Amino acid sequence: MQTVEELYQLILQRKSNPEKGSYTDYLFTKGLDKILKKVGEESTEVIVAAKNPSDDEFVYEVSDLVYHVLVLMADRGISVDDIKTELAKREGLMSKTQERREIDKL
Ligand SMILES: N=c1c2ncn([C@@H]3O[C@H](COP(=O)(O)OP(=O)(O)OP(=O)(O)O)[C@@H](O)[C@H]3O)c2ncn1[C@@H]1O[C@H](COP(=O)(O)O)[C@@H](O)[C@H]1O
Repeated sequence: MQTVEELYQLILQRKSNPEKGSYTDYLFTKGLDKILKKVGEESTEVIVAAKNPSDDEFVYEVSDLVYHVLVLMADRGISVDDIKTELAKREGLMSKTQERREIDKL
């Protein structure tokens, strides 16, 4: 099974070593506007799938979106670790917000 980080590393490999027939290579060759268009389309597909009862369809569309967002991150030079670091910062911030809400309730 491929983790998100492994997929990101594979995408980076495609960026540095273009491979014939690779869809990832096709996206990098087309450039940022094409990648952004795909992220937009896939986001819409996630929204549509979320309104339908099929979990399989929803999982499929979220996976498409995750892949295209990872390609966008690789294009911008942003790593999975950058996202983890940002999320870790929020952990502290969010618990402070929670604390404030609890105090406000008193
Ligand atoms: N996870 C994915 C993945 N998810 C979605 N897609 C591709 O995203 C495209 C989305 O489908 P669409 O119908 O919206 O787009 P399309 O009509 O094929 O293409 P466009 O002309 O719209 O760009 C499909 O071609 C899918 O194959 C992916 N392509 C690759 N990966 C991963 O990337 C790895 C490397 O793939 P290659 O770069 O192709 O070697 C693979 O092993 C996979 O793990």
